[in-house]
Amino acid sequence: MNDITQQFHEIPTTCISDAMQGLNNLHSSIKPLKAEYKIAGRALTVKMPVGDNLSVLNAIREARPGDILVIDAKGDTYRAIAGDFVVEMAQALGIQGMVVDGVIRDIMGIKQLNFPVFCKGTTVAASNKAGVGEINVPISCGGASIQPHDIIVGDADGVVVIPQTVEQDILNKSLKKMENDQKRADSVLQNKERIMQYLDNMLQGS
Ligand SMILES: O=C([O-])CC(=O)C(=O)O
Repeated sequence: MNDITQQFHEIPTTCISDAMQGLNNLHSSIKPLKAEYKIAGRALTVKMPVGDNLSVLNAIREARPGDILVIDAKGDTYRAIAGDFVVEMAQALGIQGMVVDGVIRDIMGIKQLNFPVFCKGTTVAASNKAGVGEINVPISCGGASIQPHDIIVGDADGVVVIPQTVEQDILNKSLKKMENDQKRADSVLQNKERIMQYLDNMLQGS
C-alpha cells in the first residue's frame, strides 16, 4: 500500500462517501463476505462478458501486489466469477482483494482463506473460459464509473471509488468529516439534555 491508500485505509467508507456527496459508491448489494474486511488500494479493472471469467485469470496474471481487482460482471448472479481455487491464486500472488458486481462460489473455502471479496453473493455455476474480456480499461461496476488505478475503499458498509484526479482533495475532506463526526458525537452524546439541545437546534425553522 502506498501512502495515500494507507491513509484511506484508516477512514470509514461512510466518511469518504460523505466527502463525495454519496456520488461514487458502488451499489449497496455489493458487500464483504465478512464484516471485518477492510481494503484500500488501486483498482486493476476487469471488463468481462456475462459468465466468462478468462479475463479475471488474465488480471490475476498481470496484477501487482496490493492491487484490488474490480470486476465489471454486468450484475450477473448465475455464474461465479471465481471459486476458492481462483481466489487462492489471487491471494498467493499478493492481490489485496476483489470487488465484483456479480457472485462467487465455494463460499466456505473463500471465507477460510480470509481473502477480502466484496460481491453480491454466492452461486453454484462456474464461468466459461472462452476468452473475451479486457483488463485495465474504464469500467462500470455497481453503478459507478471506475478508471484503472482509481482508489477503491471497502468495509462493512460497502465500497467507494475515489477518482485519481481528486484523490488528495477527497482525502482531506474525508479526514475533516471524520474529525467533525467525532467532535459532534463527543459533544452531543454526553447526556439527554445535550441530545435534546442538538435536536432542537436541528429542528429549528424546519
Ligand atoms: O475455476 C473457476 O472458474 C471457478 C472455480 O471453481 C474455482 O475457482 O475454484
